[in-house]
Amino acid sequence: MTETRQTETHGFQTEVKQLLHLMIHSLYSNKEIFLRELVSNASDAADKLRFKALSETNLLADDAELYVRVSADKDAGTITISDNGIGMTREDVMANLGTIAKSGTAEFFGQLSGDQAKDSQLIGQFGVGFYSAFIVADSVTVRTRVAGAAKEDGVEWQSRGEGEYDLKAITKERRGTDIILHLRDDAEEFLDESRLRSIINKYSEHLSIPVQMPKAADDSEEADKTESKWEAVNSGKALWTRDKSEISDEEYKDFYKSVAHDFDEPLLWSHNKVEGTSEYTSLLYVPKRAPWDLWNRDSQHGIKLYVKRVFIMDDAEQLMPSYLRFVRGLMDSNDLPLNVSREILQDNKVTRAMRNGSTKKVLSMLSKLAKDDEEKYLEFWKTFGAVLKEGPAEDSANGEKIAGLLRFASTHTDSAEQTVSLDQYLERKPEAQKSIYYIVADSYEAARDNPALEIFRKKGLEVLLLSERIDEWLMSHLTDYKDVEFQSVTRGDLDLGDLEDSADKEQQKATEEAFKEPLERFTKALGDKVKKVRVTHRLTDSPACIITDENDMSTQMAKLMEAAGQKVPETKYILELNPEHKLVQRVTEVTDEDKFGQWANLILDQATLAERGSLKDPAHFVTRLNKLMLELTESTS
Ligand SMILES: Nc1ncnc2c1ncn2[C@@H]1O[C@H](COP(=O)(O)OP(=O)(O)OP(=O)(O)O)[C@@H](O)[C@H]1O
Repeated sequence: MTETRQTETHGFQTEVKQLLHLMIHSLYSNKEIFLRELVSNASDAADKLRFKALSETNLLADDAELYVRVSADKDAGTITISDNGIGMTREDVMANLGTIAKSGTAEFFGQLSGDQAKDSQLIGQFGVGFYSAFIVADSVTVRTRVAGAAKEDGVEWQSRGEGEYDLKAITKERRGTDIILHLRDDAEEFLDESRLRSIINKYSEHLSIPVQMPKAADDSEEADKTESKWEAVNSGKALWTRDKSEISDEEYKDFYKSVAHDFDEPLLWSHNKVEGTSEYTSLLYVPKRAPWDLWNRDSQHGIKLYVKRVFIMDDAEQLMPSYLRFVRGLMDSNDLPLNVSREILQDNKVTRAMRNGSTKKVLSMLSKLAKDDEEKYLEFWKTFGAVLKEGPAEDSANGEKIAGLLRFASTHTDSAEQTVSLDQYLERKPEAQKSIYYIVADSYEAARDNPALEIFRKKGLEVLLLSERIDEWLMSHLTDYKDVEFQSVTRGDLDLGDLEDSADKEQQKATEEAFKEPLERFTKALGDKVKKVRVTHRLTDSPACIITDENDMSTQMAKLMEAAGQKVPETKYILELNPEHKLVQRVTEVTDEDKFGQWANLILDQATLAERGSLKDPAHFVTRLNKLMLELTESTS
């Protein structure tokens, strides 16, 4: 029947060639995934047609029972996966089966290390999709006809996966797509139908489209394949519509692997039927590993939207806030119209209710994990903590819940590992302590060694040590936790309140009084380089530190904005001096005002270096330092 016409040869996009090469060499121990990928594509194609046919009823024509069929031909050494779904036009075929259209593909290739084990994980996360056919096949033929097109408008794509593919127009009797795999010698195991059946069983049980295989032939050798009847391998009942108590952990895990295209099992999941003002079912998973493009702003949100069991769209970003973008799974609404579009979703009461409900669900699932299994929670935190930190800014309504999930490095544990929760902090803090103390710096070491921490260490007060890029942003949106305020140790006045006894306070007053004159000299020498010079209450071992005034922009925030190319108003710091420190005492003994000025500037620059990690005019600092060092060596020689 097939009428062949002229064949054209096209080259694959370079990335496709790379991906094919990598896949064949890295995924040979995980061969069976090709079937999961191709059956899931076929089922998606059927889902898409079902959706489109809602508005274009003639699309289904006389072929309304949607199916996916898988069969093997031992003699020919082929497996065929067919569907009567939406099909592809010639343009679709060229775009989908000749290029990789995912955003961030270049970054993905940049991450590959050449280590096969690691790379195979990455490829798994990237999503191998259609190209996985080449793990088992040395030649693949795709025959397709888009729904609604005439029989003569079919397309055949054929490739050996070696850099090019052939394209030709064909006549195809049935709508949809056939994928014919010519198996490699080392993949012949898949010609065994019982093997195929068990793999399909594992991955397609949840699909709402029936996946069919030829009925086992009866004993008569003559059983004619063309006459064979088909039978469904799966129940065709979508997993999430079943009762929780009937679904095994294994089924949940297998379902996850196929919706999330992940090789790994999920870390945890939650399956809920919500009834009441809005009715929907959600099945949400937290993966174990981060997707390769977690940090890509355009990366897909992993929530599929169904309406009354009909698949509507992938990547329904309205259903999950961005700080939970690592969550995978689906939501099935009973209230939305079947013809719902992304625009409708955007400002919709039903969507909002689903989003609020699912957000709460994910947060409480994480809180429960944190309570029940700390080790597993910390594993989650290591992978996704930095994303969750976007939460308080994006979702202030759930701010306290999110804050309860945060984990920090702290002076208490003295380790860069982020393991301390705010609840643990509050439990440990003395009654008289009125704030949660924290510091944000460029690195864990810079935070840990910042001189502003000295008094806290001396008094045994815990300080949270933050050093990720997002942290300043996070802290600017966290004002308090369980009614205890956050207080940066490098910002504003330090008032330890009841943590200081009256003797401490008197002593401070006396020191301030005695240091009045030197303070004035410092203030004069530094002029408008500083906002103010004052006696410190925070230092015990260092001579000086700089502090940001309460209402000024913090150093880290200024750096963040500078890095983003924004103009940042110049911040003047408050210089705090430690009159107990030998260096400060010696400098105040210098009577020559010019020399005193040199020293005062050096102390300011040093303190600025410790806090900011850089100076506006480093050359000037070096000249001054050299000059003073020279004088010192001259006086000692
Ligand atoms: N059986 C099919 N029928 C119709 N279109 C298909 C079929 N198989 C693949 N396609 C089209 O080819 C595209 C690419 O498929 P591929 O499996 O490589 O990626 P994907 O399914 O988009 O992504 P992923 O598999 O990572 O989720 C699909 O998005 C779909 O548009």
